[in-house]
Amino acid sequence: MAGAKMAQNHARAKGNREDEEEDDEIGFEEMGLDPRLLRAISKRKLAKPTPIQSKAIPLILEGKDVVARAKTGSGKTLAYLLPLVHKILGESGGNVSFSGPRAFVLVPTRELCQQVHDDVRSLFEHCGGSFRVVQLTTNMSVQSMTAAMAGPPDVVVATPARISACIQNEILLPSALRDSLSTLVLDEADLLLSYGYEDDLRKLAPHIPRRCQCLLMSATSSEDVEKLKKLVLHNPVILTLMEDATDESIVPKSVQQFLLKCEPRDKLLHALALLKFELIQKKGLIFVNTVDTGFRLKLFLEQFGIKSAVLNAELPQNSRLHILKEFNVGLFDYLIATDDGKSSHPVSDESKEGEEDQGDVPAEKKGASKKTKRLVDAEFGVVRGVDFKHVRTVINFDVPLTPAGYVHRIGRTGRAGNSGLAVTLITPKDEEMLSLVEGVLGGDPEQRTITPFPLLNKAAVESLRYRAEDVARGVTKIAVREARAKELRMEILNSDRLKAHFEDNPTDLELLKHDKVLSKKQPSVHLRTVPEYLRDPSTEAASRQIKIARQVAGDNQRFYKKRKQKKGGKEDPLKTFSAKPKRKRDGQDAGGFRAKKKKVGGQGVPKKKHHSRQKRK
Ligand SMILES: Nc1ncnc2c1ncn2[C@@H]1O[C@H](COP(=O)(O)OP(=O)(O)OP(=O)(O)O)[C@@H](O)[C@H]1O
Repeated sequence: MAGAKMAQNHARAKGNREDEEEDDEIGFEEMGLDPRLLRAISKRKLAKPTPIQSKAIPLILEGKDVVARAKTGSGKTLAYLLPLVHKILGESGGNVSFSGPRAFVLVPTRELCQQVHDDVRSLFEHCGGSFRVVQLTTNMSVQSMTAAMAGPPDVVVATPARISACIQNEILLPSALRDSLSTLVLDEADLLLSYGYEDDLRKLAPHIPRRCQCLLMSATSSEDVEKLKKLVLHNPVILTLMEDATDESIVPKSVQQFLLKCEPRDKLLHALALLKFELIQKKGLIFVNTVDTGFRLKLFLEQFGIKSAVLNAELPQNSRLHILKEFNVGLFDYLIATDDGKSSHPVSDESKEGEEDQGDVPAEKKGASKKTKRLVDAEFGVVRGVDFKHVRTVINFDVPLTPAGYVHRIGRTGRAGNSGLAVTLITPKDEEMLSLVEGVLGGDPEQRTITPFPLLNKAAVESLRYRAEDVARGVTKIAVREARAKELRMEILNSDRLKAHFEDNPTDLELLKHDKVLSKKQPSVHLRTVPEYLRDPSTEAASRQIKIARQVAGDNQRFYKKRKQKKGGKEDPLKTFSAKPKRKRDGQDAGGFRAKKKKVGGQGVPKKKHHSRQKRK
């Protein structure tokens, strides 16, 4: 059971506690969690709780309503899932039967729905017993929803629209909710209203029993969060978790943020330079604001032998999930993504009714959604909450449309304390948004949070200009339109195949490759490599550092992890080296990189080592 530390933690459970000072750390074992869950935690090799988990889990176990705000990638999902599963395990002894689900987890997007569903299911699997977790998404007909809710399941992960559809279609009876529902989680709460779920949540609110524990998780605070708090929570404990007492930034400190200024016509050129000279670490997630830009970038890059996949709201759901899985296991290095169904394509509400299985949707609605169906899925969203694995770099090819969008985009890297890097391409018209973003990031007002990217200089960019402009001219609007239509046709054909295949082979990801070449014109061999005479020495040197850092991070991951733990610091060549045009000194690298500090970073190598390796080359 809980020890003294847990008692301390419980004692602190009273009242609001915004920006609290650093507490004693509390381990998973001291929280009073079910032993089966402790086994599941140890199987996942989670050594200790993250700060939000340390704070939130004991409070949730006490039965409190909790509003938790913590940075992206800080482990909020397990902060609510562990106590949720604990509670269900505890309620399940003897002959107790339930007429309705015991917990709802409401999320804004399908992608997140799938992720949370998989997470909670795997926790139950580790615990043994026969617990049922279902997900309800927009592509389900009334029949499929009825089948899913029969039983009833123990946990339902869904978008609010689906729950309200279940109530409306009497698949979920208010009496069953009153009797059974004991936990309601609103995950990514700052987004639920902006995704248009306010009505659905208002319809659900009167059916939530008074004794039901309500939890609200979010990465940013907003008026919407306040609204939701009032709608469903009772006298909640408010947790706002920053990394330390002086931390006012809303982005994890482990994410270094850079900008690259360029003219709009040079964005492709700059993206090419970053990737071709390997100045950033893989895997990379590249955000664009429209699907067309995504395909344009893909077609452009593939001419230089740089493969990528495009993830967007118009692809069928199975394809999207497959792309995410492939990217997560590392089958390709670059994923180009649009933000979400809403921001990249304004769509009507009808499109929420789904795109695939519309068995029970009335005919007129089918017609209405058919119009938008080919366009987008409004519940698509990979920026918010989706846990991309091992993304080292986020590139904002287009500046996001809102400051919150920026926070969520770059939050796809630097997760769970890992280091990450974000580079945003800034054109003159983006300066205003950049200031807005800087304004919400917090941190020291005297210092810019987003600084110029130090590793790419003008000479290196210019060395690629001729080739880049030549190729860009070939990526016409027609070529983009054709590639987009071709991809969509293929993915629609593949969608059913994928569904059937995954049911039989859940772990097989090699079936379809999503980073295949889409251009009609096959990439020229001579564009794959940058010839010696075009290479800029300082960029070459920077590129070598990044490669060495990658090798070191890959080869000696365990060593560096331990070392990082010991030092409590992050290691990164970008901290170590300045890419300012060099003054060549004897024995110094041609790139002239100077060490800023003696200590170097997580992905990097000590300066001395780095020089000796370079000399050997
Ligand atoms: N105690 C822990 N130790 C190490 N890793 C953890 C721990 N808890 C969670 N993680 C990992 O951290 C990553 C991020 O967790 P999670 O997705 O819950 O973050 P989040 O706070 O919900 O982020 P976002 O706001 O972007 O949704 C996941 O890969 C998760 O497995």
